[in-house]
Amino acid sequence: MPSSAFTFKKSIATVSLSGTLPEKLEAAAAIGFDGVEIFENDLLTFDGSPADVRRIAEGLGLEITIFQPFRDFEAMPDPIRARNLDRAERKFDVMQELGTDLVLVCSNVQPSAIDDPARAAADLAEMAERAQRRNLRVGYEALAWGRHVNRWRQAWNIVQRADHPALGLIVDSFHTLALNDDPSGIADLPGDRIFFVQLADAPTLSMDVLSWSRHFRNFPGQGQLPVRRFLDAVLASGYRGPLSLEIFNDEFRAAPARLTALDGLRSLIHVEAEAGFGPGLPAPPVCHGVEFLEFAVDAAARDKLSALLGSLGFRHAGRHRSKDVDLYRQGGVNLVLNSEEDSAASEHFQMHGPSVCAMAFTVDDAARTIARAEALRCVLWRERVGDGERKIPALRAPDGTLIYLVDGKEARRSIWEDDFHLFAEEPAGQEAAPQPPHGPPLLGIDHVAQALPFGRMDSFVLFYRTVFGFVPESLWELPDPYGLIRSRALVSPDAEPGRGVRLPLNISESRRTATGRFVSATSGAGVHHIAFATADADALVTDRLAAGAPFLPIPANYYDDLAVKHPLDDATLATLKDRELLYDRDEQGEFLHAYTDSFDDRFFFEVVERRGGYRQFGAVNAAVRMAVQAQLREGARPELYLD
Ligand SMILES: O=C(O)c1ccc(O)c(O)c1
Ligand SMILES: [Mg+2]
Repeated sequence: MPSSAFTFKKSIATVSLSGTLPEKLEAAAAIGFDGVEIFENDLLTFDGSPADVRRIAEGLGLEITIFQPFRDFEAMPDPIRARNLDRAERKFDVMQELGTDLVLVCSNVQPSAIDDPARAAADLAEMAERAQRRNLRVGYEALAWGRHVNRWRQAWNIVQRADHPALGLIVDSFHTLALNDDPSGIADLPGDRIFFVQLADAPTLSMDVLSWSRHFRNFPGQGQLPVRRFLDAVLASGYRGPLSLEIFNDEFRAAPARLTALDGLRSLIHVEAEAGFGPGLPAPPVCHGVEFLEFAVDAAARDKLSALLGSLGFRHAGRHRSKDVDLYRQGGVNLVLNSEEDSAASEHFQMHGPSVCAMAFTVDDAARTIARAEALRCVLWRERVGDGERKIPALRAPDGTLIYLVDGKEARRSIWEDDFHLFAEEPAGQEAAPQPPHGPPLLGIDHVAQALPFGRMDSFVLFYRTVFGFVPESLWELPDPYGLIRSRALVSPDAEPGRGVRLPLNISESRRTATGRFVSATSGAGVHHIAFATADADALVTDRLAAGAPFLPIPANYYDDLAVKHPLDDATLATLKDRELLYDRDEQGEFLHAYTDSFDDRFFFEVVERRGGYRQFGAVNAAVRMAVQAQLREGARPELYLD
């Protein structure tokens, strides 16, 4: 954890947050930002003077780091040039009332702008001269869609040519990285000539850069731009001014300001630590796997769920020493059914019905992980425990789901032995019912898929990426019969079949899709399906179908298509079709899987077999699954439409 004592001032542009200007300031301060960029529109629509804004900010302990933007200033033909200088003087008045000394001038986008760096430099030098008389400064930023200036080096050349101490460069990661421009040369600039640094990430999208910037920016770590490379270059220059988040994003405009602000600060703390500055962060955990999942149930749901688990080969393996909590086990998979009254689980049950209320990851060092989570402003959780019972440290995911951290250094098994009466493998005594065969043992939990409310994907990506060091995979679009689902998986870096943590996250704008219905019907986010890893899907599904496991029937059309899509021999194809197994393959390997119908229309299970180095999730088959589940749910079997 290399870190320098220097901690950057952390700032956020008001355009990044929802609400009125005072609400934005209040949220930024409450979460712990040092400063804000006042975006001009937020001031124009505020029913109070700039001096009022200054007083509100001061009262909240917030510095106004910059006033922005000042547009279309430089290199205009003559009558406009004079008017622009007058305009600058009026905005200097505003800045002095606001109590900020820096204004952001973004490169001119007007068709009438003159393509002449010398004119641009002369105009900016004149503006800087006027600013200096009032102890103000001017920063010049290249917009990626500027008419003549759209790269940082062009802006820097103009700043150099103007050669005025009150004029400096502003760099914004988005504009540089969106054009795929090389930021490395920023390292060679004198750091004190960079007046301000704005950070933004974005998902990779193919669209015009203006629309991309105005609607799809997000916080560093939420997108796919190499913000780290940009920041390393900036910091190598010696720049030590504020790091400021400037995010134009339709979802952020609608989200609660404090949630957005918290994500922003988490992102900046992470970015700063990665760059080797600030107090530093404890290393992310090595996640060995999902040790258990806990379901919130009442007595009726417990009985129904335990029957379903029985059909999947799970046995009742233990009972908690002091609570209404039961352990179900199959091979390496532990599922806990919690029907204890007056507990966090029962609260969860009241809100969401039968559902997963906690996940437990096995990590190399739980205490270090908790310290990292705390430094990243996560909410920690401490459950009351009985005498002699193990206290498992936990934190809350952004939706409130508990994530327990089981320390792999301590004997993992002992969390079960300390807290549970464990039953022998086969119940003793004549009255014991003969156990059904379990089929091949499950290797572990392969992945846990979650449905998230629309607009919350970025928040969860940031959480898992920064706290756990999970790697976000590319975005998938899955067609549900009733709308589109977007899916992005976060995977622990060393995940292998039967090991590691994989968390596909799904969102849907439609309320009628599997994801949309889950979120609206169960009041919020949650675990939507759980996939168990097996080394032999064929044997497992064959065995479990005999025990009545409710695997989904797959349309014959699917297998006709499979036969032409992949080079499968007839015997393999016949096996897949007979067991109704879904199939995918890529250059790395193969994937065989089967889904159950959903439990209470809430969540469902999957069994997956990974062969070779296949790392995906069979997303190509999700549409089939969703269509079959929808048909079962609606009772809309084709027979109804055929006479
Ligand atoms: O989209 C814009 O106009 C705009 C304005 C100011 C900025 O700093 C910026 O990065 C973009
Ligand atoms: Mg900017």
